[in-house]
Amino acid sequence: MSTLRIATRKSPLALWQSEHVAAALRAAHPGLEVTLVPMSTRGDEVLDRSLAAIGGKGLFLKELELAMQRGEADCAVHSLKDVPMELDPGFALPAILERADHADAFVSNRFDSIDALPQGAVVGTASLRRQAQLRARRPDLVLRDLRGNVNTRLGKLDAGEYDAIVLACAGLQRLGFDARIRTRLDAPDWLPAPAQGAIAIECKDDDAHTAALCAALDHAPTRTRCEAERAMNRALHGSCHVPVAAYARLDGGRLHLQGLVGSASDGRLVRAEAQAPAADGEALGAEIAHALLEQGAGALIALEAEPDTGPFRS
Ligand SMILES: NCc1[nH]cc(CCC(=O)O)c1CC(=O)O
Repeated sequence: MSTLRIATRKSPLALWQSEHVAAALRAAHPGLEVTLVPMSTRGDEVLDRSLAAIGGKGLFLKELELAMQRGEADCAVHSLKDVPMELDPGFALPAILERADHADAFVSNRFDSIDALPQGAVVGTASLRRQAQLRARRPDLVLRDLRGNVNTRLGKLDAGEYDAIVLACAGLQRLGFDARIRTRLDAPDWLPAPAQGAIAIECKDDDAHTAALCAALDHAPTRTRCEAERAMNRALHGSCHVPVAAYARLDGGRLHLQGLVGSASDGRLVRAEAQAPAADGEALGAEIAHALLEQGAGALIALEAEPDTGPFRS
């Protein structure tokens, strides 16, 4: 009987996602033994400096990739939105699981929605994408940094440090915090991070055995949507240091893609949307990126892309 070892981060959300993948793999392949290899990553350990300062989003992946290279794990489970647009050479994503809720959540103990917040209310989020959309809607809000895992962030809200915070619905739902979602912030007005809500499995690109086992969990419509969203982000030069949001949906055989680029500092937003046959998602992503650049997205990206501008996670 063969065993598949999954490298995972140790945060409660990462462990939930890895257990979810392990259960799905066991169900797809009766007799397959699946174990977790929990690991600490630099992105989890260094909480006092911005992620940009310590090396960026890829930090959460690197340690898991090294474990695969050392032969200590066969695959790794990630939130696809945290996976860089260009994978490290030698790695592949054999499965993207069916997407959960893609939307963001407005969470507050006192207010029902962004519009219900009083003048000058303090809102916590470390994501430039969320900050830009908040700023565009409510220039009066005071936006404060908020890092740490989902449980930590809720704890800081409850301690009174913020009037409200914005998180991903998927993370809250997975950890059993659905009841804390006061409003879903959703398309067409509010857009999520590219691939938000989707879980991906990564393995070495020469490991055909692991890839074949994982491929049983791949969800083609989710892959189509997320690849278009990621193609848009990649065409905007792939950086996660800028407030970029994208949302694709399938309608029959058509793929509809909306994208936006904003400024967390002054609330300017540019938006674009278009549709194409589902098979042309990459080209559609590039087309939306081009339309955003024509409206001045380049200047917004440059504005936010100062060295060490602080946190940028979404
Ligand atoms: N940035 C961290 C992160 N990465 C993935 C999720 C949520 C789960 C998902 O998008 O699949 C979260 C938490 C959040 O943004 O609130």
